[in-house]
Amino acid sequence: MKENIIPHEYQISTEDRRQKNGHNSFLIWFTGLSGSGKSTIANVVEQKLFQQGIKTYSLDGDNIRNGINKDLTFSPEDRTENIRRIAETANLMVEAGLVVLAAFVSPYKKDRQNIRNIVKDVNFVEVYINTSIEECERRDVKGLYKKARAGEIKNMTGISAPYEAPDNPEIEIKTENETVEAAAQRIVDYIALKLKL
Ligand SMILES: Nc1ncnc2c1ncn2[C@@H]1O[C@H](COP(=O)(O)OS(=O)(=O)O)[C@@H](OP(=O)(O)O)[C@H]1O
Ligand SMILES: Nc1ncnc2c1ncn2[C@@H]1O[C@H](COP(=O)(O)OP(=O)(O)O)[C@@H](O)[C@H]1O
Repeated sequence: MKENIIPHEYQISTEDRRQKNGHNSFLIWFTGLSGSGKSTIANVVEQKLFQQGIKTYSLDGDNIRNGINKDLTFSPEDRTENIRRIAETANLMVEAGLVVLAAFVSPYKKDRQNIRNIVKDVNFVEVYINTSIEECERRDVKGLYKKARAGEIKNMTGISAPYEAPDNPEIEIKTENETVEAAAQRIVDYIALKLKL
């Protein structure tokens, strides 16, 4: 806690908000290489939860790196700051009673551990979208791998910057062996108990 910053005590607690919504709130964090399938799977999970009447919100590169984090690059230091700000933002949303889905490359173990610390272990579900770099490069959804191979993009994760795979993610999806629908359903099934008050 910073000196001379005294936290305000809210009259309406996170618990009150969860009760009102009729479900728990927590963060589902998707990590994996660019093109691994994070956004595709997260979108289907959110649709399924939304249809069940769960209050959700998604954070992804487009609404973050073009907005609050538009000052950040892909250097290791900026990626760390990117993830820290997203984690703090997600934490506010979890406190507001939402199930938050976040899809970011988040290549560093220490940064993902920091998210766990910020939102607290019990509110954190780490989903590792495990797709080989060869497959991501074959998909090359945004043409970034081609540019990276041509030397037009520096620090491309998986090519010229590291990706540190999680050791013990709550869920691991191997997209080369599992369909989008099956993966999304497995995640929804996993969190069913967690949603209950
Ligand atoms: N150098 C480099 N390395 C990795 N990714 C790159 C890079 N440059 C641009 N992009 C595009 O930016 C998206 C990743 O942004 P993130 O905020 O998720 O990255 S990080 O968590 O801070 O590492 C990532 O989006 P996704 O494909 O959705 O993962 C890429 O499209
Ligand atoms: N089993 C699968 N799971 C997720 N995506 C898949 C799968 N099989 C093929 N894909 C394709 O891979 C691409 C993944 O892109 P995207 O979801 O944008 O990845 P990311 O958000 O990780 O960058 C999409 O074009 C998607 O249709």
